[in-house]
Amino acid sequence: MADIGVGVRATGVAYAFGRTQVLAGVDLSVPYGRVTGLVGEKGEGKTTLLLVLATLLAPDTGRVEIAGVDAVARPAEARAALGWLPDTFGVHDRLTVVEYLDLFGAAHRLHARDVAVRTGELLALTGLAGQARERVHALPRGQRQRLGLARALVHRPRVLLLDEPLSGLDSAARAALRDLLLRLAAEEGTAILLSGGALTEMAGLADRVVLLDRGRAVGERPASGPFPDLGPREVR
Ligand SMILES: Nc1ncnc2c1ncn2[C@@H]1O[C@H](COP(=O)(O)OP(=O)(O)OP(=O)(O)O)[C@@H](O)[C@H]1O
Repeated sequence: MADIGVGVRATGVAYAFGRTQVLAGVDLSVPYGRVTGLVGEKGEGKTTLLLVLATLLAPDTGRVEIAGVDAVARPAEARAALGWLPDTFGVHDRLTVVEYLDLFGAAHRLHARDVAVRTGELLALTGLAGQARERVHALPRGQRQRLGLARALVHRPRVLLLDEPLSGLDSAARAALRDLLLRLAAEEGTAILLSGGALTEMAGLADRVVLLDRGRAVGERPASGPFPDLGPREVR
């Protein structure tokens, strides 16, 4: 049965690239109004899991629900409810920030008059109003990440999936992005899942942290406590 209490519910998700079994039965839930962190060593499959949740890879087995929609059976419907920020994304060099967001508004089939309104809202939300006429390729990385986030939010998704959004940012840019994500969760009730290589990235941001280890999600816990079931294993 569809679960409408959580934005994302993955059950028994498995995925292999050829003979490499990357995900081996992942169970995970991402509640609304909360920031959930996904951590794990390099190559543990964080990106692969996010791609499956974002409907960009179909799992070999298992179930994914996005906002109560069976994302494997009805990916287009699931996509309408989710925003996705990949670890790297192309920008259209010659566009300005405002043109870039207008383009994605149109791509999401917003009505022409709503595109400008939504772009204005997103510029205000992400603190990019001052950069509206700047060319996208010239933005520093922190502003570019906020633009990527604005793009992911164009259609007001209830679920937000972000792949290592904090990596490569300086501390001021990290703080700005953290604040933005916390506000989205608290004020809009968005279910947010973000990956990061290090547990320390999640401090002060994620309410809950899920560790991906050997193809499974283990040790789901509040961000401030230890992973009790891991024994002596070190988590960065
Ligand atoms: N297209 C692909 N073809 C074959 N193997 C792949 C492919 N993409 C990823 N892999 C392998 O799958 C495993 C998981 O990769 P993934 O990128 O999901 O890990 P990750 O936890 O996100 O790592 P990182 O922290 O480096 O981003 C790795 O062993 C990787 O080499």
